[in-house]
Amino acid sequence: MRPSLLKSTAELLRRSRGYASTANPERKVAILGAAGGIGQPLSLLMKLNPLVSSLSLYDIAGTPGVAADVSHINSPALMKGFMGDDQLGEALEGSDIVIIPAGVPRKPGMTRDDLFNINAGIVKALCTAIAKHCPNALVNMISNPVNSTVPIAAEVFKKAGTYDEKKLFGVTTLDVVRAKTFYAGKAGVPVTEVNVPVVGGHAGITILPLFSQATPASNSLSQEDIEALTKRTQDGGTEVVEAKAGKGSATLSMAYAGAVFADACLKGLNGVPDIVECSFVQSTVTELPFFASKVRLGKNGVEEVLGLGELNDFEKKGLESLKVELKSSIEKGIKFAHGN
Ligand SMILES: NC(=O)c1ccc[n+]([C@@H]2O[C@H](COP(=O)([O-])OP(=O)(O)OC[C@H]3O[C@@H](n4cnc5c(N)ncnc54)[C@H](O)[C@@H]3O)[C@@H](O)[C@H]2O)c1
Ligand SMILES: O=C(O)C[C@H](O)C(=O)O
Repeated sequence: MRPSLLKSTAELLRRSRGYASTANPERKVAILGAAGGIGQPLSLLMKLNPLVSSLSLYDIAGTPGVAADVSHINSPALMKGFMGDDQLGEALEGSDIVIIPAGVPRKPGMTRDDLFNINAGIVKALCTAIAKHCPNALVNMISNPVNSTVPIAAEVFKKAGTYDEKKLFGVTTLDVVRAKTFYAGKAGVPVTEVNVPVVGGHAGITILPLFSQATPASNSLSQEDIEALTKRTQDGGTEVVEAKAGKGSATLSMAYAGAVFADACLKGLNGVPDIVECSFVQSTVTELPFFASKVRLGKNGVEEVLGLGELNDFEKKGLESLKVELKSSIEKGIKFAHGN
């Protein structure tokens, strides 16, 4: 093939995948908690994303080093590190997307809710700053417990008068990443071709993978296999926490999942059609005010919250069981936001 033809074919391919180099607007992404276990690899992955033109790394310490390190990579995104309260405003100013992996991770024996006392305050302070400095940004919440930190963020934004339910996301992509990997392994299908919706929330039984809707469908899996896959997906975080034996929770797979979700948000903002990911958002899919399900992403964030589709009896039972815990975690977040 002639070099000129090769070049235009490559450009066409890039465009068809939503990475057109010339047509895309400037996009600023800020990562809060960028020097942490998730923050560092996530910074690396966002620096590699061709849709990012400016990357702002914020943490209470260590960000200048991370920013200097990542800035040497050969990709267009301009990098800057910000450290401490005084620099938070500048870090956020003009952001299109703010990703929040700030806060403490679990140790063996802890639940995600055990992180509430520390992380709720961190998230509240960071969201107060977002409302002030970049009220129109999409906010991708990674900090646990997601089932409570997302409602906290919503209340902070409501109080500031900046809440837009289309722009607040609990990042549950890691549950989908795990469900895909576990399903592909068991069903013997290539993981790159697999899709599995995961609904509900992001803790224990509130994580509900819908393997009846997995594609490609598999008829080799027994009900026992499906129940084991469901349990493994629900306990995926704990599996990593125990394997790390006190050195934290998932960081690398979470950075991957966070980058996948942020990339989907960027494509949505840029007008790429049919971008659908699962996320924990304000919802009317059930009677709960927040719920994770498939969401179509667009130029303003959430374009459409998609329904659950048809559930089998096992999934229906799982859905009913998760509601009590999820409701209480949501209410805990709302109460905290009002009480402090
Ligand atoms: N949503 C998910 O699927 C998912 C997956 C994995 C981990 N997590 C959660 O992500 C969070 C971070 O995990 P980690 O392993 O990166 O932890 P970590 O301790 O390695 O890093 C957290 C970072 O947050 C920073 N930080 C603390 N207070 C801050 C503040 N006020 N402003 C800015 N930065 C602040 C710390 O300095 C640290 O660098 C935890 O709450 C963890 O439970 C969520
Ligand atoms: O399990 C954790 O505490 C971290 C995260 O929520 C995960 O699912 O890996």
